[in-house]
Amino acid sequence: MSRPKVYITKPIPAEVRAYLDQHCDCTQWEEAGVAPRERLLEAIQDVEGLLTHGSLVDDELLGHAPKLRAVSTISVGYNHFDLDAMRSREVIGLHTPYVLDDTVADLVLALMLSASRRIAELDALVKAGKWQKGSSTNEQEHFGMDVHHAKLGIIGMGRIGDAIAKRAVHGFGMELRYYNRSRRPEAEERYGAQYCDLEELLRESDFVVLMTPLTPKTVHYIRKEHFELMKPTAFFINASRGQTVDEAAMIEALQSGKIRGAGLDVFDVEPVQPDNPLLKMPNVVTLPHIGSATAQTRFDMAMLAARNLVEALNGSRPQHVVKELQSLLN
Ligand SMILES: NC(=O)C1=CN([C@@H]2O[C@H](COP(=O)(O)OP(=O)(O)OC[C@H]3O[C@@H](n4cnc5c(N)ncnc54)[C@H](OP(=O)(O)O)[C@@H]3O)[C@@H](O)[C@H]2O)C=CC1
Ligand SMILES: O=CC(=O)O
Repeated sequence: MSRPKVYITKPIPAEVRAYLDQHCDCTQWEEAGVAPRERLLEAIQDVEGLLTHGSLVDDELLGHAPKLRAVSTISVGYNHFDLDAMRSREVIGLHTPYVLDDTVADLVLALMLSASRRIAELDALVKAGKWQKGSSTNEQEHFGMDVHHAKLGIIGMGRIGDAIAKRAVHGFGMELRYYNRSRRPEAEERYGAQYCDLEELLRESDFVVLMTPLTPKTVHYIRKEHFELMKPTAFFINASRGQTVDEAAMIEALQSGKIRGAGLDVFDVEPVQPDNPLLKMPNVVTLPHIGSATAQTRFDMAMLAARNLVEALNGSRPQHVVKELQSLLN
């Protein structure tokens, strides 16, 4: 039987490549970063499978790959899939849920701690030689806000939200509210979490964590009116996608003191533009989209994405098809 042709859009670990080579005829973008669009479109004319990370899979791309049957992304988020285009051309989309939950949750707690205890800001102060005698013990200038026993609100209580809840409630004794479109009774039982509407969550929480996927319904999900509901002492944490927030409204809320600070792993434009006002704010912690970025977790994600692709191409029933395209398996 002929082996399916696969294109890999970015360098992957040698062990993952070796696994793919056992099952497929692979070609790979060998340079740093991700294959640029033009080169990608040229490379996929013959392929049945695509292993990717963030490359836009839209009608134009699918038109360049008439034999394509499956696209597997090395990420849990798949907002770069045009689901209608994939459905109409019967191309299966696969992603990597679960393997990154703990790693991303660790980072969210780090953002909460870093913003509220001013870790990045005060690290910069110490390194700049500005730590003056007596200031840390006698003055309020280095005071932060407690995370332990504070009120946490999670918007998007899914797989990663659950891992955040576990840390926050069992580790830090936080009081938890959450908002989803559907209730999660098991989370309510496990964490004593209270389901509430978005407005109540925003009004009551000391930390608001946004963890929804980016979908047509969640573009600018958190806007001006939402920041206006939040406490002036609250911290806003976003590790979902930059476009789930109206970034201009968030900047205004931070500048005007409507909220106290923010911890951000994601931005409207990535890499974030050097003139973005967020980069000048000492009360905002900024990270370069590193939620899942540990060596082990990125390896596990790449291996899972490779296995997903092989399953989809060899005719067995793949486990991690994105939910909107599962009907293609019937
Ligand atoms: N910063 C980083 O590096 C990373 C970012 N991410 C981002 O995190 C996202 C979440 O991942 P994961 O937890 O695995 O996903 P899940 O699908 O498990 O959870 C998402 C949750 O969001 C809720 N949700 C979806 N749409 C809405 C809506 N319109 N309003 C309110 N709630 C909504 C869902 O509940 P319901 O359907 O009931 O509303 C669900 O509970 C990813 O899609 C990705 O964008 C993920 C990994 C790393
Ligand atoms: O942002 C990362 C992801 O896995 O989604």
